[in-house]
Amino acid sequence: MKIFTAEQIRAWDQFTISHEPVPSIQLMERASIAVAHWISENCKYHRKAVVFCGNGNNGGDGIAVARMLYQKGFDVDVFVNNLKEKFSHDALVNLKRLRDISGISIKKFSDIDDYNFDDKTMIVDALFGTGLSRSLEGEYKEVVNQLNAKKNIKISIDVPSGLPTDKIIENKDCVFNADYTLSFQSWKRTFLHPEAGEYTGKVFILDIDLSKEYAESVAAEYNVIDDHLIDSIFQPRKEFSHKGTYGKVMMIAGSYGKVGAAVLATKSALKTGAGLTFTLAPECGYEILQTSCPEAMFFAGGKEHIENFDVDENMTCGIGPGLGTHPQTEKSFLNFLKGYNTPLILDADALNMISKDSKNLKFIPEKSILTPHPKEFERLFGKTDNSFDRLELAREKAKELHVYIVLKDHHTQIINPKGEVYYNITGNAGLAKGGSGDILTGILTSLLAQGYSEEDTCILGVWLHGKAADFASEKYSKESMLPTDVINELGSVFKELNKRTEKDL
Ligand SMILES: NC(=O)C1=CN([C@@H]2O[C@H](COP(=O)(O)OP(=O)(O)OC[C@H]3O[C@@H](n4cnc5c(N)ncnc54)[C@H](OP(=O)(O)O)[C@@H]3O)[C@@H](O)[C@H]2O)[C@H](O)CC1
Ligand SMILES: [K+]
Repeated sequence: MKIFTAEQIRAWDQFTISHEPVPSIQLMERASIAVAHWISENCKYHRKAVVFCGNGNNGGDGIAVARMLYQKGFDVDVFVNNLKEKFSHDALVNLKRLRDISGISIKKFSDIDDYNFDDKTMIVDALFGTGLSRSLEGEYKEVVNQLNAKKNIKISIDVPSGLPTDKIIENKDCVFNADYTLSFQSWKRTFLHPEAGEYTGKVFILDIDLSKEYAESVAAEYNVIDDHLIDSIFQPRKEFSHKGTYGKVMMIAGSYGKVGAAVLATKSALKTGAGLTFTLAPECGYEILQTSCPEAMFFAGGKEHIENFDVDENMTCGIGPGLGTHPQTEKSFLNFLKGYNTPLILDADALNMISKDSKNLKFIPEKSILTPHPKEFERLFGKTDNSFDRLELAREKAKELHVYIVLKDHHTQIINPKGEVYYNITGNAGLAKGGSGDILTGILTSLLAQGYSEEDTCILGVWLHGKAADFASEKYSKESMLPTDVINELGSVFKELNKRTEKDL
């Protein structure tokens, strides 16, 4: 799914209005029906809605939603800033319709203090949407701060008011703090960055049937990985195939005290479906690996740390989990890197060793996949002020080095050598534990070995990792789920993917 800027969204709106064609007021009605439907389907306990409306079209949506919720049996009140202020044309049409309904009272912001926000009341925010042009000030700032202080459930229409759509938030002290954001048609970039995460709550994207022609024809540099993209990438296993069909994985991982990382990476490579899996690890890991991963074959690369990277070019190598940065490991790894020309998966200590000298970057084979977390990224490429700047630096570096960068984050970003970005939306905070990255390395190495392109490997691999984590958190909770549970859920994800490829009779 493409991510459009606020400006492109406005153009998308206009394109739909003129090409469908549909009057703009009808499009507002469509958007509002989607919101009112979502609320009435999901809010069973909260039967009273208090809707805060601005003067633009976001406010217009809010006013229309108020009418619809009232018609669905909710108690509804509407707050506007100033009835004498200029409303957008469509907001005004909806305001007139609302005035015909005697059961809804229209109040002023200054009435908030006397209003009864009982525990059955939900607060609906329709102050500003994609038209926000500056930080909130004055009465708007005050009302947002007053509402944020309430314990009631809070729902934002399209965008939490005060949050920009496609640039980093500058003024954090006046943004509506939503529990749920019901956004129209596509993701907004800010929702996917950690700086804004605390304002959106859970995001639901509502389909309001904006023009498909526009969405297909307009280029976007930023995308969200959705089921449609995953289904176009995933290849079910062929019946007449053998282990040679699914490639050879070489996990290069582990050192004394960190053999567990090699186990996790190896297990996930196996569980992702590689034909043959080998692990190059120090001898101290021999019994551990042979016992915990009997399906994999062991190569000794040293005693307590790897000091011999002797690898065949027909293997797909994933390097880094638990490797350590012993000088002998480093020397041998950098020598190997200088002489190896096939794409690699590089993670953790492999990245840390490369980052010791920026000259090492040029030894990374083209089309390799680098999987840094923010700290590793900083060591490799330098410090940035925020996650937006970090992503732009990653785009520059991916283009310059001709590599794929998997920037691990709450919504991991995949950057291809053209600088295009794919945000992942599977996964959860249960992955914020040691070992989660080792699993991702195993998954990616396995997919690349099986013949997926580098780009498809990144997209499918990151999505799989997050989806398995979502299944694990449902079973065990975000707190208790372990990386091992994530590996064990890979099977359930593949079952679901296979089911989606079956043709119905
Ligand atoms: N395609 C869709 O997704 C649809 C979206 N709809 C809804 O429309 C809004 C966008 O509506 P728009 O009127 O463009 O913008 P807003 O309602 O967000 O706000 C615009 C007005 O607010 C003023 N403004 C902006 N920032 C501030 C501020 N900090 N303080 C005070 N006033 C502010 C702005 O004034 P300017 O001075 O900037 O000109 C405007 O007057 C979208 O989010 C959806 O909810 C459609 O209903 C359906 C299709
Ligand atoms: K809003």
